[in-house]
Amino acid sequence: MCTAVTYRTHDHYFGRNLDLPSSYQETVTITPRNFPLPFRRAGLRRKHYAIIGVALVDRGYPLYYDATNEKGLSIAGLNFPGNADFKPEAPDMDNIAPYELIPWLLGQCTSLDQVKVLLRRLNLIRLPFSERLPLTPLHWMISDRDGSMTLESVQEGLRVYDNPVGVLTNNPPFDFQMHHLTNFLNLTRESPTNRFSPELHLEPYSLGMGALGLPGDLSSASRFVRAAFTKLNSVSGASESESISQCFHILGSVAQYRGCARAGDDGFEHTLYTSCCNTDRGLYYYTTYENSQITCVDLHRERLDSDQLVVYPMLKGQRIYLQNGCVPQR
Ligand SMILES: C[C@H](CCC(=O)NCCS(=O)(=O)O)[C@H]1CC[C@H]2[C@@H]3[C@H](O)C[C@@H]4C[C@H](O)CC[C@]4(C)[C@H]3C[C@H](O)[C@]12C
Repeated sequence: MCTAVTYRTHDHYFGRNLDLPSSYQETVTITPRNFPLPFRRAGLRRKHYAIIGVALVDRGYPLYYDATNEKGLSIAGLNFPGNADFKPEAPDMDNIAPYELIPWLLGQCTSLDQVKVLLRRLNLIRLPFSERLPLTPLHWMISDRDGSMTLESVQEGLRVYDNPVGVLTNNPPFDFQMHHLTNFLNLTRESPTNRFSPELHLEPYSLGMGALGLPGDLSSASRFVRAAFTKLNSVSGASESESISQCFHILGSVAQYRGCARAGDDGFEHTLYTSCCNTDRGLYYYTTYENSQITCVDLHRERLDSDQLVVYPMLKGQRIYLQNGCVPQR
């Protein structure tokens, strides 16, 4: 399970939870402008925008899970099993493998308008990265500072949706998720008043009762509703610290704790990392399952005209501030 969200205060933020039973050894990866990006059916791109995000680097190629470019355009890939359908190659189309989509769009677009133009010729093809890393079923949220869209390649073809909520989870398809919100249109951040019956004296006994009925389970349909409610009702100051705190809290409302959702024989789904990127300033913040301290990597501190990938291992061990010099026991 996974969730992606956008958040906006003074700056714009794009974040995600990566939920899996175990890691692929992903890293915070910067692809500078002159790193040659080969596309299997669309040639070699020698110059492109610089990109920061989380990727598995395999055979020298950045396999991004989510990323933002130096212009603030962002994309996250989320599981979409049973619905994602990638196609055979087609003439007169841009034939792009799913693992190439993030660098292909972020390398050349600055906004959703530019993405929309490229999507008219896009054909996501059934081409795996390697035998060890086969095709995986994904759909994507793509955002700039003014909006978001959802991209799904399904049996009927490529579906491009405006995403006015700025949230994406997993199954079912996005049009269902949007319609499903209608079931919750009575939820409110305010204290509810009695509409049950004028014949009864009913009063709220607790704050938060306006959101009674907000689904608390871990399914992707429920996480979509919960993340949407939390995000759309979010209040925070506009400073960097207040903004990223709120963005991490929104994602915290749909985080997965190890043990609550079994993933077959692989173990239990849990949030391996949570990220929140300030897309205006290229600051990629993250926490991991065991390290609740926020770590930040700054795109603009790297040599962006270089041709070498820059890779930072994610800091995974818990970091505790020892306020009075205490020594935690093992
Ligand atoms: C599984 C990940 C998404 C997490 C998620 O949505 N979980 C939900 C599970 S469920 O539906 O609710 O069951 C996705 C996001 C990005 C994906 C990775 C990226 O696409 C990059 C490469 C692409 C290669 O083809 C496969 C390995 C891979 C390294 C992918 C492995 C896996 O599919 C990742 C890590």
